[in-house]
Amino acid sequence: MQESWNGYVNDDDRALLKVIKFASPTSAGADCIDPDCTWVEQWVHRAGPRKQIYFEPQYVKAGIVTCGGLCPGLNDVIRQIVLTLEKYGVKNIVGIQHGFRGFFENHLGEVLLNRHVVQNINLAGGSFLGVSRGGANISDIVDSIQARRLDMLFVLGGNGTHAGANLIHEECRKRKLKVSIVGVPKTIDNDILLMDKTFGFDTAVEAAQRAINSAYIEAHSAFHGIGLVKLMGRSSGFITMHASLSSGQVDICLIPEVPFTLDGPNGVLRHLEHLIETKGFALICVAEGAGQEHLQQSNATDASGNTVLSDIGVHLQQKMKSHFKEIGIHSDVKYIDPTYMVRAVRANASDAILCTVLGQNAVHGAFAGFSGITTGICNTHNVYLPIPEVIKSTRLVDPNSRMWHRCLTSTGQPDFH
Ligand SMILES: Nc1ncnc2c1ncn2[C@@H]1O[C@H](COP(=O)(O)OP(=O)(O)OP(=O)(O)O)[C@@H](O)[C@H]1O
Ligand SMILES: O=P(O)(O)OC[C@H]1O[C@](O)(CO)[C@@H](O)[C@@H]1O
Ligand SMILES: [Mg+2]
Repeated sequence: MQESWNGYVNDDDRALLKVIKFASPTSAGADCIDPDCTWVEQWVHRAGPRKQIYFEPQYVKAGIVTCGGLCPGLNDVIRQIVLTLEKYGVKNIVGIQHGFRGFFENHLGEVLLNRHVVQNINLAGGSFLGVSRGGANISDIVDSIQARRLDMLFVLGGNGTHAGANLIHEECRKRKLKVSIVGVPKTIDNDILLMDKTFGFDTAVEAAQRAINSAYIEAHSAFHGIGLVKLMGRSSGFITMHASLSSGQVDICLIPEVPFTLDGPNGVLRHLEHLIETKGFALICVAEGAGQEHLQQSNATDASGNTVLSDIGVHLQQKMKSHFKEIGIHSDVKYIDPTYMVRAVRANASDAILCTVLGQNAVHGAFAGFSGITTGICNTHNVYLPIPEVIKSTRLVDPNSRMWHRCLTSTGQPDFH
């Protein structure tokens, strides 16, 4: 190799975690480490290939598993992990089917993966390996990792999956197994801490435009039309906020982080009356987790323990219809729920690039000897982060952030209090 080749990332390379020095905690969107907002430097490991690697590629067996819900780009990440592992010289690569369940549901065999098998999988949405919720018995999973003789496990999933991955990592350490557990954050909701964005998010925002545009056309063409679109986001309103900003046509954007009243002089319904009076139609975009306080809670959970939400879209639709009927003003409400149409699509161009970078860096991280880490973009730089740091809480839209204020400027909506 030529002498001037500088392709390796130095083990001591670091990226700065926070790049804005906020003068005051009251500055818009201030994200301070100390209460008085003094400048604290926090450095994180730079992602990428190391000169010294901690596994002998020809003896490595690597596994890949995709957990939780679907997200555009899963197949792109799987593909890049396989291509990169092969580039290192790894020959034994397997896919675990249907999330953590694949470790112990006996009929779910390992899928042998190589360059040829994964060549075209990025052309379709979904997960080539299948996904699932629930079934994370850590001790059984680690037994299975031992029985399969895995040296590396790449775990693609959201907050819940990463909590599981970290427990797997800790259990492996306890058993003194030299297994590298590396996460790749997969969450269409963009709700993982410390990262600029997660893969699939951009695609979801783009896919949501079709629904918003249809709702706009329906509302605009109807007499006193009201278009309503419900988008994903259990606790975080990022998709709804960005989709509303991107569309530019949305009059009311409702997210879980910002409570709102429906009735009364400052409520959503009064503002809708105003919109119908002044422009003749209205467009609302609501996140699935918004306004849950207005609904009866069921206490039901899914297989992973996530709360099953009540349907804010249906509730809003009914409230709007009955409100306009009560006040004797004609309205024509059109409700669109594009939930799975937004999620079950292939990654767009920018997400495909992000997935490529993340998949490659996950493999570099494992060969660098890391475990219990995940990989993402911080301030446009690619880094490795300890899993516990990114799952301390769910990343939420800050109602004091510039982005939420920009969204309010764009919609022109008042404070619904
Ligand atoms: N706290 C936890 N500890 C260990 N395992 C967990 C935990 N929470 C969830 N899991 C497991 O992780 C897997 C995925 O969890 P979950 O269904 O919550 O999806 P997720 O990774 O959060 O992704 P999504 O963004 O789609 O919700 C499931 O198999 C679940 O059992
Ligand atoms: O119906 P499923 O597959 O459980 O997934 C729905 C959930 O997945 C998420 O997209 C998170 O991945 C949530 O926004 C949504 O509530
Ligand atoms: Mg989750």
